[in-house]
Amino acid sequence: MGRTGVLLLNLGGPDKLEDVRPFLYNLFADPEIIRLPSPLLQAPLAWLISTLRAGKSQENYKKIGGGSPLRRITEEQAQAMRDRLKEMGHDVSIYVGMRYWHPFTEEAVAEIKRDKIDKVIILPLYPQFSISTSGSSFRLLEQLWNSDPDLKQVEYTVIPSWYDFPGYLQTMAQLIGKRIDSTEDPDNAHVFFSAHGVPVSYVEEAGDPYRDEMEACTSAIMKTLNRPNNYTLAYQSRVGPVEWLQPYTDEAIEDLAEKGVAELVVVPVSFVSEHIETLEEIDMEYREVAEEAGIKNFARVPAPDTDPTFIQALSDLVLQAMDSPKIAFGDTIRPAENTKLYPQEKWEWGMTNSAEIWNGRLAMVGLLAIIYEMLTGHGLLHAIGLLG
Ligand SMILES: C=CC1=C(C)c2cc3[nH]c(cc4nc(cc5[nH]c(cc1n2)c(C)c5CCC(=O)O)C(CCC(=O)O)=C4C)c(C)c3C=C
Ligand SMILES: [Fe+2]
Ligand SMILES: [Fe+2]
Repeated sequence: MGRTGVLLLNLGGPDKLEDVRPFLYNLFADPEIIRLPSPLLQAPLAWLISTLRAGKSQENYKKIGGGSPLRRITEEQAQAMRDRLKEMGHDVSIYVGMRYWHPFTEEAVAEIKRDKIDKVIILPLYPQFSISTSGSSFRLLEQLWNSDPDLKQVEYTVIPSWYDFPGYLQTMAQLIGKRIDSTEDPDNAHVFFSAHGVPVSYVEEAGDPYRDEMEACTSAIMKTLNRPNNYTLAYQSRVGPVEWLQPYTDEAIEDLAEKGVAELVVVPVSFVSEHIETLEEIDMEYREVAEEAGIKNFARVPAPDTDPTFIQALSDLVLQAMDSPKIAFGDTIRPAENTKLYPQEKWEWGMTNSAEIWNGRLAMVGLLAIIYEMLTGHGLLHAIGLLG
């Protein structure tokens, strides 16, 4: 009998303040996060945006203790699943692979090889699929599997998403129900789902099922909850100049306040751990928006973290996948316009200073070229069809 492993996928977050800039660089260097017409622009633009954004982002991480709790919580989830699966009679190894910070997906895969695992169940810790999250990790893994003869021997199957898995719906319903019971007027508390947004173009042009899965998920949670409360789904954490999924969380809160809603039960729904967008964005920024708009009670539902019902659900998902037909990376949703994932050098603090310097120079030259062309209306970028 061969050895089975479970690979948990997540985004990753900076452990300390000095990790913020390289973490942001790795994030923006991912073509699934920013889609550019040419791969040549990716690294310089990632350098530019991460450099411009690092200060503000660090301020936010300072407010939650100087780093992201994501690594700690994800490792606790892995440990809890290991224990639960063992109690259920399955001795499996569990690995954590983060997309943009330690422990990187590449590190997890190296451990899987070292431990001579024969079969891996790949479980993203995102209940709903998005090209920008699970999709990005699947494409990275596909690249690793295709380029390594040893890995090709390792069997795998992926769980693309699990937004409608009964154990997950039950976890959410229990957590929400408890919070509703803490309000003054439980039947009239408004259940407010705040999901992480994505640009509209992902859904409407690239075929990302994220919005559909999110709507189906919140509706199924409300059915499972089986209470008379009204609910709203809104999207938070917009970045950059393009249009993101609507309604935006801040505007939706203001609308509800205007309609006379007094108590909000706020549910983070796209992510299963506490992280900067729950601890800072919801608990601080949106709470202030709500108070200013006249909401009397802003009651936030905790993320599932290591809730026992939730750990049971994740363990059941793994067991179900073991007995189901294989799902390959290529069977999951791909962007319609087939962007290539190109080799992406991870930036680590103090490691690739030459990359930093070169990306910085390229960014400056690129920026000047773009400004020049916007002013004059012609030049190299127009000639090769990138602008105009
Ligand atoms: C399902 C969850 C998420 C989706 C979808 C998603 C898409 C997405 N994100 C960005 C840009 C940023 N995300 C950042 C942090 C961050 N994102 C998620 C989850 C989703 N992102 C999480 C859980 C976190 C926090 C990790 C942590 O440290 O705790 C950040 C950095 C933080 C900041 O500076 O605000 C950026 C930037 C884009 C552009 C995008 C879709 C295209
Ligand atoms: Fe994000
Ligand atoms: Fe944010």
